[in-house]
Amino acid sequence: MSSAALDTDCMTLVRWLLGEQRKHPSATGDLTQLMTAILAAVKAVSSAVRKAGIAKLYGIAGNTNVTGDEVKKLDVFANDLFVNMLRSSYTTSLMVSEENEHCIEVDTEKQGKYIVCFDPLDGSSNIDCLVSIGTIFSVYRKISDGNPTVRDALQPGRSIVAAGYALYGSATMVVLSVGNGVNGFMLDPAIGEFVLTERNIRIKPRGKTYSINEGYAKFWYDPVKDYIESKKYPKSGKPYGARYIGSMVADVHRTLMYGGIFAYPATKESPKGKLRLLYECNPMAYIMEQAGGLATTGTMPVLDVVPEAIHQRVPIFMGSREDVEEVIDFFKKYESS
Ligand SMILES: O=P(O)(O)OC[C@H]1O[C@](O)(COP(=O)(O)O)[C@@H](O)[C@@H]1O
Ligand SMILES: [Mg+2]
Ligand SMILES: [Mg+2]
Repeated sequence: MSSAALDTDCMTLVRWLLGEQRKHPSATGDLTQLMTAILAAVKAVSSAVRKAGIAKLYGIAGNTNVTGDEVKKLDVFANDLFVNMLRSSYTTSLMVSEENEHCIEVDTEKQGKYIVCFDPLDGSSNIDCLVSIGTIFSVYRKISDGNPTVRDALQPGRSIVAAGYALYGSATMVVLSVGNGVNGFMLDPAIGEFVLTERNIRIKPRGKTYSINEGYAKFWYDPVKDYIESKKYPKSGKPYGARYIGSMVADVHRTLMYGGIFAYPATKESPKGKLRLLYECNPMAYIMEQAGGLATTGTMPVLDVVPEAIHQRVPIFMGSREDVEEVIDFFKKYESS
């Protein structure tokens, strides 16, 4: 490779964050420090997902490796990494993880001003067949005085300070917002850095694709049934295409980049849907809104839902603004009839 192909002034994620920090004279640098912890965990997960060090990680999705040693499942491995990195970052007081029943409180002497909610590995059913998976996270400010309590974790998505996801796809990318738009940073494995490659991501106002698990159509409520029907058999124009990977991060990332709608609705079997508010729906809804899209439960913006429990589920429809508005109209039609 010629040296001309190497960028000697590349915008790494940390450099970008330092620039953002400078825009706020009162900023302490804690958020940058927190993100550094998250990025270290993302890099380690990315390496594990790509089965680097294959002998050590073989069997990582099971219980034993080739030598018969106990091997942690990949989602437990990822969880341990996120918990340990954040705990030792001196920026976080309390964590909520999909993998832990209760909030995780950081030792008093290591506590910082932030609360972090995360799904360390999302799309776990796709791990064993090498389909894309991801990590989702959101950061809040601690609101209570003294020791953190669960109340700090039960803030609506509107109070998010920063949120994003890592997609372990054909490449590893971190998509991040700190409240002024969305940027995408690709992991350059040659230098081990996340480099800004997608500046100011904006979602198209309307897409051509819907993304939903259609296998559950039997259990859908009428607004969802009618909406999907209208995409498949439009009165005019072309029908929408269908795409469903079954990994929220991958499905939402595609929706963000190409436009359209991703949905995990309530069904008669799961009246609250499947996806979790704190560490799946809220961070993704925040990214969507920051990119000019929308995210609704069908009847209200996801970010306005006031959480009651840390593992609470909500139905979700998110993506291009006009597509989501159409879904909301279908819900309104049934509400008023
Ligand atoms: O198989 P289903 O019911 O369509 O569910 C798919 C959804 O479940 C999830 O895998 C849930 O996340 P976990 O893998 O973290 O449990 C999402 O990534 C995905 O959108
Ligand atoms: Mg998940
Ligand atoms: Mg998970």
